Amino acid sequence: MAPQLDSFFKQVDTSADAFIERLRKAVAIPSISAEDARRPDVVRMGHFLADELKALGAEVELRPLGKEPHRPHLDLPPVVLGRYGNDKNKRTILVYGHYDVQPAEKSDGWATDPFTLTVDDKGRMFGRGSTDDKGPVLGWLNAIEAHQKAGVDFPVNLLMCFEGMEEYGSEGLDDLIREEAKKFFADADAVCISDNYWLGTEKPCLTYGLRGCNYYSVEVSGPGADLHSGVFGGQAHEPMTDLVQIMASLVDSKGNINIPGIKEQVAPVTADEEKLYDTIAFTMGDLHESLGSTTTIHDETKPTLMARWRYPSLSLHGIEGAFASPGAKTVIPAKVTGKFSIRTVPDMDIDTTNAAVYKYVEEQFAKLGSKNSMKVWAQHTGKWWVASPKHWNFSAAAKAVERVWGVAPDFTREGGSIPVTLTFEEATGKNVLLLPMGSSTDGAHSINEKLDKGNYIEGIKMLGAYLHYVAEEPQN
Ligand SMILES: C[C@H](N)C(=O)N[C@@H](Cc1c[nH]cn1)C(=O)O
Ligand SMILES: [Zn+2]
Ligand SMILES: [Zn+2]
Repeated sequence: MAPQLDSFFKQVDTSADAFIERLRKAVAIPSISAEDARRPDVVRMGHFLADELKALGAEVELRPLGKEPHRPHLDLPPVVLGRYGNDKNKRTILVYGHYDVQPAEKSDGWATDPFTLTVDDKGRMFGRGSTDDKGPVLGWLNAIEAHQKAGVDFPVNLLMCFEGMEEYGSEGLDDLIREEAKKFFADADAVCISDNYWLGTEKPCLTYGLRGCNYYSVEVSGPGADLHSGVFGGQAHEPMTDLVQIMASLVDSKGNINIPGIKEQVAPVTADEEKLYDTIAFTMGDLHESLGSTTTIHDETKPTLMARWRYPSLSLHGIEGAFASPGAKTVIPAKVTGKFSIRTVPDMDIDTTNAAVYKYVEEQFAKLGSKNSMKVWAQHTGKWWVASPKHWNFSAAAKAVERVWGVAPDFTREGGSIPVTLTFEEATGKNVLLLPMGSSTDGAHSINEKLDKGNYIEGIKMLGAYLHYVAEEPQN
């Protein structure tokens, strides 16, 4: 094992520039799943990945998913299904990642063009999707290539499932996973997802839990068109006025959710569970660094981590149709749609949560006595996931982390959501591991998203080493 891994590691270092170039090409494709006009770019990104995989000798299929629900004028981007190796004497690992990205405009406040990978003198590689999730997805391809170039036998069979709609709720993928569980994914012995981040900047972690996400829209409309506020102000019920009152009623400034029936669903914290939080390497300084400020609700790490992993949160995201440009336009918007989401935790139920939200929003609107119309609906929902880290899949990953980073990883949960994690677990019946590459300061979903060169290159080594340890681990 040791000499083989050493040759592989050496090759990763030798190929580092080529691997960064591969990431540069991927970042240059603005594969934003949430924007209709970018859909061809999302598809182009799927083809880019498929071509790269084929060039490495993988069997690849671009699986169409049909039309997008609620936006039937759009085809869903294809899922890239790949297989590398088909040796019955080897274990098979199914890896999942996503090739779509969050929206990004230079005018949002980026220091550099979001779709031009820009490496600074500290080795920070800025670009949309660098850490979420193009860097980690390419990590698997790079690991294959480094094995080939180093002449090291690939230790497992690799099944790959890369989707283009994760940032928009993984539309269409659940059905495909269930359909393929006993077909394309049938050989999988375990699943690995690299699509989250370390808690800080120094210590790697292995993740065994995620929050779910229910994403809502509230639309308030009244006037037939946008109006002049001087001519119509004080005479018409204004949709924005109604909407901001509804939105403000959802959550307070301390993060408390005001909707009855939400916190009542949360499983009580056990004494054993409480102790887990005491040993995690995490400081308020880590949080301040990744937050870019000290504006935290809690002053201590334990309630902070619990707020991230263990309790639901409600975030207000934006208002479609509102005046949002610089300047001072005296407009009364005719129709505005507020967007908010609730991150859900055990034992919250999607339907119960939706019913509680709809009831509360309708009551708040009724209280306003407005003649406007209001609609509230869930755009997408996804359940929370908590798994057991006591499995050879996690042991192999822990060894890989120790080998590459020289430190044992923390076992953590995560506040974000990867909707299909639970689907993979349920449909395949196999253990799912989250093995992050990036760190807490990467700014996923934010401006100036980056992946540190060190995390990328050592991360490729970690993914490859994980596959070697997988091959050696005894059955549980
Ligand atoms: C953790 C992962 N990299 C991620 O960013 N997931 C998104 C997925 C999402 C989008 N809508 C609902 N879930 C997230 O957590 O926001
Ligand atoms: Zn992601
Ligand atoms: Zn994301």
